[in-house]
Amino acid sequence: MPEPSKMAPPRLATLVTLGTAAIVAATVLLLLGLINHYAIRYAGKEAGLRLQQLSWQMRDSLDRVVAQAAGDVQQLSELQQVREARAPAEVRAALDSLQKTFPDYAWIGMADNGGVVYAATGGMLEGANVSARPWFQKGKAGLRAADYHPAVLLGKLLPQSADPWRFVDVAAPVTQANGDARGVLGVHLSWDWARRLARTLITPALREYGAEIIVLRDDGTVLLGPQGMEEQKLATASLALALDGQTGFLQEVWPDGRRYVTGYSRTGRAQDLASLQWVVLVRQPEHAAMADWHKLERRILWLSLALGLALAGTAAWLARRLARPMNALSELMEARAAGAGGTAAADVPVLDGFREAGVLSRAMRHLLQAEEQHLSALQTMNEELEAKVAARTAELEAIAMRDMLTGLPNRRALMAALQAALNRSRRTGKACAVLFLDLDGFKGVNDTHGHDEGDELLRQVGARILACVRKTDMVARLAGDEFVVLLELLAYPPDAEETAAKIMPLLRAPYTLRTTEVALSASIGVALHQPHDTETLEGLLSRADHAMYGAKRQGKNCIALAPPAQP
Ligand SMILES: Nc1nc2c(ncn2[C@@H]2O[C@H](COP(=O)(O)OP(=O)(O)OP(=O)(O)O)[C@@H](O)[C@H]2O)c(=O)[nH]1
Repeated sequence: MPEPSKMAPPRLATLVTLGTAAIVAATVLLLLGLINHYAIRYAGKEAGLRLQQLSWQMRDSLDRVVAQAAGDVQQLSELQQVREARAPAEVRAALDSLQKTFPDYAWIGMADNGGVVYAATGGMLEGANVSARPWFQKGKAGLRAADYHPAVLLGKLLPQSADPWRFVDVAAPVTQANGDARGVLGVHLSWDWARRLARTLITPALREYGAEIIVLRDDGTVLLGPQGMEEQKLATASLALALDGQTGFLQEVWPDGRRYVTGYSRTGRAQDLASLQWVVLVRQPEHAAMADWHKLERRILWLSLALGLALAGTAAWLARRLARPMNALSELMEARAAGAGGTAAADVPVLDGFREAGVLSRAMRHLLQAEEQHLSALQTMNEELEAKVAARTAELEAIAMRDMLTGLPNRRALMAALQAALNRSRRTGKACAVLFLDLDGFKGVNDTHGHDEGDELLRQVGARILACVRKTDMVARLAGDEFVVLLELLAYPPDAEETAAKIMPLLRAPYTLRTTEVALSASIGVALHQPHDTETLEGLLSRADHAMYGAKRQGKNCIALAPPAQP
């Protein structure tokens, strides 16, 4: 059954390259995961803190300016020339000099107790009744700040500007030396200063990244903010938190549907009536706030990829270099295993690239050398064994065909020769003959002189018969004291009987054995085979045998002729 086909295991270089690439990929993914988890969160927090910081700066600046205005109004209201207010020109001079120190004081004026403007910077609104204005109302009670509002009376008097005039007011009562109220001193602080502040805090870089400052009143009205947002109402989570007295930052969705990071804080103090309580929000689109970090993230990704490719490439190169000697060895071994031949121990290179390769190649060399020696020894042994087997086989075959005692061909050899003789007779048209010869009284020799002497006698009988036939004739020993002579190519058939007659006296001559001398005769049956006879070799042999028994019956020591073969 064929073996189920298995996928060849991958090469070392492939494994190292894939392994390194996988490790690098996993590292890059892990790195990006960590960046996302920590760095981006950190970046969000950083951006939030930055915006919160900005909202604090804006808050502090707003507070500082309102406080400064309050301080200025306080000082002004305590000036002698203001408290006594003997002439509007005197008061106006003091007001004008303060306005010069801070041009954002768009208007400074003093109204008498009835709310009629007594003196004002540039003489504006002097004589006008401002008793209904909130600053006047508040200022009567003490040092007060009045919230942002559009210009009502001054709008037309002040020079035209890009933005409509908006003010924040600070007012304080003016009291005469005797403690009587003299009126109210008020400052209209142009809202421009707040816009300038916002512009100063939002640097061009921050503006580019979409950072914006928004100042709101408690009811959510935007006092300062991007185009189109001012004086609109807004509701955000950051506003609610700031109104709750908290400060901080958060990521939230604004009414425009976009996500922003928003820093929030609140100006003023509830118990300080000379301060103003607003909410300061500083927002930045989330994607812009995180832009630098996303840029960094992409940079890390590309760098990691480049590093990964470089590492995988290096690993592949290194792995190929390390695996090269191993590949050379394994190819050699594969070629040898595939029976390509020609791979001898000497062909195995000694590799010195690195220690393990050297050890392996030397070990392989020794192994092949040992295997070669072993194979060579085995081959020699095999050849010797084959030679021995061949010799032994030849020897056995020759045993198989010879009589051990006399060295003459045995029955087997005779039968083979007889068949060949019959064939030859038919072919050549010449007769052949079988002389069947049995010693007379041989048993007596055995009995009298022993078996060894009997053997010796048999050997000498064989030799004597052999001596009186032609070289081409065959003398075989069948068994015991029976011998057969095969005569071939008889030109004259009676030659067979003559040969038998020639043998008879030779066999009768005394035999000198080892210990004694004996004499005996033989009885011979002669069977002639004519070329046209169809008898078998057994038939021929049997006729000779019967003839020999006939001679025995006739009294032994004689020759008997077998009748011709039956057709
Ligand atoms: N020494 C010796 N004796 C053998 C061998 N093979 C057979 N014999 C003996 O040869 C004798 C042959 O018997 P026979 O031919 O009946 O004896 P024989 O005395 O020759 O009788 P006739 O043929 O009737 O004269 C037997 O006693 C066998 O034991 C042999 O290899 N060596």
